[in-house]
Amino acid sequence: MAIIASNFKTNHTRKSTASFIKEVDEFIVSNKIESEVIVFPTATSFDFIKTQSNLKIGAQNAYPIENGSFTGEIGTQQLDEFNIRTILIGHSERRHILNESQATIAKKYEFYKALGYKIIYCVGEPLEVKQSGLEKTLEYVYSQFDGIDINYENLILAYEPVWAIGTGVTATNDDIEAVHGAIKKRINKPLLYGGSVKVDNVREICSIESVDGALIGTASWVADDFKQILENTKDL
Ligand SMILES: O=C(CO)COP(=O)(O)O
Repeated sequence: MAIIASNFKTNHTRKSTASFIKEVDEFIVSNKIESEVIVFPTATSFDFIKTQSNLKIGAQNAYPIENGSFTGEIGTQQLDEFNIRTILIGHSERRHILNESQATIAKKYEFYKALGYKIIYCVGEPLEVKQSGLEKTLEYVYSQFDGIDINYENLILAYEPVWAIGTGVTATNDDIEAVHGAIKKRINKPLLYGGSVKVDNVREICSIESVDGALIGTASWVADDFKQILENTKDL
């Protein structure tokens, strides 16, 4: 069964998130979707939403703390209120736009690992690294595992090449196979692909042997499109 995750990033309001989740939840039940479905809304949209399906809500980010003085951050006290036990760590936008270092990311990982959270851990290379070839790409990607316990039982990996995120440029199947195949040889964990996954290519991408699902941004923000994505991958 595929793992299909939607990363809302900085999109949707509490109200539109609630209606998205309700609609998708009902669709999963009525269409007997058995995939693992995770939605990462903004933290301001967390709410007491009861789902009937296996749809889970995750946090796009949180600080490695229960509570305290960390202006602008949330900790486990805020996640616990909504029973959120799933977190994205290492997303490229946090690495490259918000300047999170590998050391910071590793600290966050250790903290949430110790609490047993399901961690979707993201890696991926920028364009200039990709242009210097597969060997350099893998070297770069492996360096993003510094300080990360790859044997953690509740770990899902996501390979998201930076140049493919939000650009409309999806990695080719060959690119995906090369990187996924290499990562899979080293790390025996579910591995999602992310980067301009769309309604029309999600099935093909998720059919690649070393791809266990998709982490989707832009194409997942409209409920009808996300439902179509779930439909297109339901038997994988
Ligand atoms: O970053 C992503 C998911 O986490 C991918 O975003 P896009 O699907 O918009 O390229």
